Parts: sequence; C-alpha cells; structure tokens
Amino acid sequence: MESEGKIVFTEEQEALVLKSWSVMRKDSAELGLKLFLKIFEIAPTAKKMFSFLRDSPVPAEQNPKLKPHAMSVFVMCCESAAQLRKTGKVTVRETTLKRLGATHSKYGVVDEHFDVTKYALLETIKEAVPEMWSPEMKAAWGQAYDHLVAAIKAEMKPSN
Ligand code: HEM
Repeated sequence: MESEGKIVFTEEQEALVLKSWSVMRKDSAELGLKLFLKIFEIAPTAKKMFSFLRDSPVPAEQNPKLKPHAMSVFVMCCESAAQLRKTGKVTVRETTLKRLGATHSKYGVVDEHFDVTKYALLETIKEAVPEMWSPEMKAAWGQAYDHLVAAIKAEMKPSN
C-alpha cells in the first residue's frame, strides 16, 4: 500500500516477517538450499548464471556457496520489512544497492528471475512454518521482497 509516496507497512506486518524468520533461521542452511532448488526447478537456466555452479563439478544441491546467497535474500527481506515500517521506504545503503544492481546486471538477472524467486521464497516459507502461514504473512513477505527488489532494479543498467 502506498500513500503520498510513502509505503504503508505496519508493525503487524513487520512482526509477521520477523517472527517467521526467527523460527526459520534455525534451519537456514536447509531452507536456503530448498529455496534455490525450487528456483532451478522452475527456471533451470538460472543455474548457469551462478559462476560457482557453472564452474563446479559439485552438483548444485551439494554446493555450499548457494547458502550465503539464499541467506542474503531472507535477511535483506527482513531488514527491508523493518525499514519499510520505520521510514516507509527501503533504506539499504546507497553503496550496497549500487553493488547489488551492478552484480545482478552483470550476471544477467532479469525480471522473470526476480518473479520466480518471489514465488519460490513464499512457497519455501509456507512449507517451513505451516502453522504460522496466513494470507497476511504472505502479503507481508511479498511486499518486503517487492520493495527491496524495486530498489535493486533501480540500480541495474537499462540494458537489462
Ligand atoms: C532480494 C533479492 C536478492 C538479493 C537480496 C540478492 C543478493 C545478492 C548478493 C548479496 C550477492 C553477492 C554479490 C554482491 O553483494 O554484489 C548476489 C549475487 C548474485 N545473485 Fe543475487 N540477490 C537477489 C536476487 C537474485 C535473483 C532473483 C537471482 C537470479 C535467480 C540472483 C542471482 C545472483 C547471481 C547470479 C549472483 C552472482 C553469483 C556469483 O558470484 O556467481 N540474485 N546476490
């Protein structure tokens, strides 16, 4: 929801994101892997973008380098939720956003990848905390992700 340029993200929405993450973080290695296996199942070509997967003889599901990227997605969505609630916008440092924009441009990440990742992220959370899952929780994570991704995309080159 948006009003006068500021996004309305409530304390309840922030709490929904943070309480589910506080449960999920205990299994973050497994969840991170699950998230990316879902992404690759839907969009197999996405695997080729990751240099450490492309150049490695180790199968993706055993590659330890997938975890840090998945953690970044989860953790930055949580941070985005807190920032949206406090200030009505994503306030990731300018230098970090510029770097993320440049990296994702360089590796050929396009809108569809962000869409697939959103779907896979919400499915992963739903399966991880079925007892907490609700339409409100889905919307809260979805908004935190969408606004974070919009901020990253704003720093991506127009050629992508
Ligand atoms: C909220 C969404 C996302 C966040 C927060 C995120 C975060 C990051 C971070 C922190 C890095 C490490 C490099 C750097 O700091 O510049 C990275 C690299 C990368 N990300 Fe993402 N990412 C997101 C979404 C995606 C999506 C949707 C894809 C494609 C499916 C993707 C593909 C990549 C690739 C290919 C790299 C480079 C990996 C390599 O070194 O080979 N990212 N991302």
